Amino acid sequence: MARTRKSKPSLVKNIKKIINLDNPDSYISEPDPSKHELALKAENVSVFYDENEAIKSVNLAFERFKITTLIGASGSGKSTFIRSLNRMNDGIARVSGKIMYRGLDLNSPDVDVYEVRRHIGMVFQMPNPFAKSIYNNITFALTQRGKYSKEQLDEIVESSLKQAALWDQVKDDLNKSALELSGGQAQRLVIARALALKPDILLMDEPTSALDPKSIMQIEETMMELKKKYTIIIVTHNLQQAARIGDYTAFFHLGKVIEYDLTRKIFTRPKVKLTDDYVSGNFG
Ligand SMILES: Nc1ncnc2c1ncn2[C@@H]1O[C@H](COP(=O)(O)OP(=O)(O)OP(=O)(O)O)[C@@H](O)[C@H]1O
Repeated sequence: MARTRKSKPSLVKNIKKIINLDNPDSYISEPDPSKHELALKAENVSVFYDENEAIKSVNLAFERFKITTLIGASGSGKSTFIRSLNRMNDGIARVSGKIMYRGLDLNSPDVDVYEVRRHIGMVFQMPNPFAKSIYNNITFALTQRGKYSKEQLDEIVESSLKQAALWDQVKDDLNKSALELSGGQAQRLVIARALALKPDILLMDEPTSALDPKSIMQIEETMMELKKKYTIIIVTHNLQQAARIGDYTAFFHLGKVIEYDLTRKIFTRPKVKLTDDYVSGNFG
């Protein structure tokens, strides 16, 4: 039987597609909102420190109950970007674009910044417990804004510490100063403090870079548990960590997102050469 020659043009087209994808300047594969629930979406976000545009029109959608890792060389803009997601750049930098959360633009000036940070908590690189007891570290923000009974506060302290996997170590020492905790314990306390406000999303800016290897592994295990209830966005310099815990990974370079995809794709078959160079350790 004579063969049709129909398949040829489409083959050529496919090869062209592959060639084009071989070395694109950028490649963004965001979760499809019709199939995956989004927790947060950055739309055309740019951040300026005076004239310096540190973040340039970034678009990223974050899937709910997943861990998204932000990677890139020093100075690529990861911290600047993550801080824009819960208005931590207010008074420091000018942020344009939209941060969409439950249909609301959190970057709008009339949004209550306290409420933003209650829904979107933040954990920093250096554990920063308050110079207060373990118990009061957790209840402090709550009691500033609302009225809670002792029983309610006790319950919140216990459940927050349990979620941060610190309860068993401190349950008999809740009145001890938080400043006496080890680095790893203090970072867990800070995580518990953020959880006490019942957030949806946890932003973490290099949360384990000041910790010893054992504490790093413990916090990673805790994060894998936490993602059952929270959406996590984390900046990390530790590529093994990004590969271990990330569901999605965004690679930043000079203020832009060069590639955004499933973490396993970023680390095994990135589409952009620059991403490949970075994850292969050729720069950064
Ligand atoms: N408070 C600030 N004032 C002025 N410029 C800043 C400020 N913070 C960051 N920048 C600038 O913004 C750019 C991005 O810095 P940023 O700290 O966001 O990068 P990064 O990827 O998080 O780096 P690192 O991994 O070293 O923390 C850099 O050029 C930096 O100098």
